[in-house]
Formats: sequence, C-alpha cells, structure tokens
Amino acid sequence: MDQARVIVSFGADSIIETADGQLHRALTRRRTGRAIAGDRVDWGGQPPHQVVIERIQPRRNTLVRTNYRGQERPLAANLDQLVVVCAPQPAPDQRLVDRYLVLATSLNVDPVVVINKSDRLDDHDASAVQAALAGAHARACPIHTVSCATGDGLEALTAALADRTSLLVGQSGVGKSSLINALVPDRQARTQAISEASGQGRHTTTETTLYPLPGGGDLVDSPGVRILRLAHLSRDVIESGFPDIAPYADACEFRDCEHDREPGCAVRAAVDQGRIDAGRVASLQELLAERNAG
Ligand SMILES: Nc1nc2c(ncn2[C@@H]2O[C@H](COP(=O)(O)OP(=O)(O)OP(=O)(O)O)[C@@H](O)[C@H]2O)c(=O)[nH]1
Ligand SMILES: [Zn+2]
Repeated sequence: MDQARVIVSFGADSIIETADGQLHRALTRRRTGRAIAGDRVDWGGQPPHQVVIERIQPRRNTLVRTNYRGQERPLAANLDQLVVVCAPQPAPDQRLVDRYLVLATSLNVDPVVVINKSDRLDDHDASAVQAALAGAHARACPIHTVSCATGDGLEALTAALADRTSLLVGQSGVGKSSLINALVPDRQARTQAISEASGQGRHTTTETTLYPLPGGGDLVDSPGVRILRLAHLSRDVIESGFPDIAPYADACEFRDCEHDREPGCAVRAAVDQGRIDAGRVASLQELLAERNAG
C-alpha cells in the first residue's frame, strides 16, 4: 500500500500528496473515518481518478474545534509545534497568548513564539509585547522576532520549523498569511494545484491546509482554530499550561480554589508578593471559570 499525507479535506473528500509529490483527490471509505490535514494515510486506486484512502495511520494528536454545545470537529493531526504569532499591531492580548500556550500543552506540542512586524517595533510596543508574553517567558519558549516586510529573522525561523509540522495561530492581522507567503514561495501555485485537484471549483481556502516548507517540515493554517474554546479541557491540563502558577496552586487550601478570595489561597499570596504575574493568574482564572460554567 502506498503512503501519502493529507493536505486538506472537505467532507469525505481529501487532497493527498503522494510520495512522488503529486496531489490527488481521494475518497474516504465510511469505515475508514474522515481524514484531516496532517494525516498519514495508506491509499490505493488509479490516479488521478478513483484514489481511495484505505487506512488512516494512528494520530499522534488531533487538533479539534469545539462548538458552543461542546461538539468536537477534528481539524488537523500529527502536530509537533504550535507557532503563536503576535505583533506590535494589533496589540497583543495576554489572555489569548496564554490560551494558545494551554492549547499547546493539551496537544503535547512545543510552543514557539513569533513576534512579527519587527520593522514596526518601537520601544513602547516592545515592552507591551513582552508583557503579553509573560507565559512564554515562564515556559522558556523560543521567541523569534521577524518581519515579513523586510525578511528580517526569517532564516532563523525557517531553521526552527524544519522537519516539524507546525500549526500557526494568532489573532487576526498579526501576519499569519504573510508569514506563509514568505516561507512557502510557491504558495500561489500550490493553492492553484489544490483547487485543480479538488475539481468542482471547491472553495478550500477556509479549510485547514498543510503547506510543505521547502527546507523541510510543514506549516498548518487553520482558520477554524481562531475561535479558541478550551472548556472541554480538564483542570489538570489547564493547570499544567501554567507551570509558573502550578506549584502555588498545589499549596492552596481548597483543591478547587479559583484563586479569587478563597481563604488560604497561595496563588493570591504569591501575586501579592510579586512572585507571579497577575495577568497570568487572570488567564488561568478565566479558563477555570469557563470550565466550571461549561
Ligand atoms: N509592517 C509590516 N506589516 C506586515 C508585516 N507582516 C504582515 N504585515 C501586514 O499586516 C496586515 C495583516 O497581515 P495578514 O498576513 O493578512 O494577517 P493574518 O494574521 O493572516 O490575518 P487574518 O487572515 O485576519 O487572520 C497586512 O496588511 C500585512 O501587509 C510585517 O512584517 N511588517
Ligand atoms: Zn488559590
């Protein structure tokens, strides 16, 4: 059986890239289940028609989107790295950065931070960005400062992405599309090839898509993950996304302490003593509250 990588999927159809670099539209059998971007699959049939995914290889992890009812939809599989993109504009949002760091923990992947638009980064912006990245500092994440406009820092980032499958996340306008364009020089041709392979003029730009990088590794762009619900995660997973707070949380008097005004709250005490960042605690509280509400 031949092996391939799933590039994008829509319903029961997928576009797969075979070992020889060809893109084919492939069908999934009902018993095989739905393939998603990043899946490694065994396929058979007669390209370019009647290509069938016979088996989806076991996934290392699965990125899921959860709707407000708690229903999960798988978006991408086999991620190695979460690239959190931020920029001086739009102003970085610490709560969102902290949510992405928890997402990385829940997927068991390494977070990497990219500060884009270095060409626009003055001292005032730089300190606002650093403040929002308190969680990245606490977790000792690699941080790459780059500019898609000037090319500054892109070489070092390319090296950090080599041979790994990296999911790009970040708020709207930070430059995720610009980064993909800068790192995947044949992106336009690729998008064209995907739409030709898919036939029927399928609209694939809103679907989670995998882009192979010329220097090895892949980038995953997932518009669906921009709405980030984490209410389905366990308290343990959420807390392990906060290694700077976890030791104090363990010392709170109540196991389900919300680190608000509970007596014997070691987290509050640590904030008062300047040992942990108050913004980080606010992020943790927000996630725990959503969990309790959900
Ligand atoms: N000055 C400067 N502007 C940049 C840089 N990178 C991207 N931009 C600009 O920032 C704006 C947003 O970039 P996009 O790449 O569309 O951002 P995005 O994160 O993909 O946005 P969404 O698709 O809404 O999620 C565009 O006007 C880009 O031209 C950079 O390095 N420097
Ligand atoms: Zn507490």
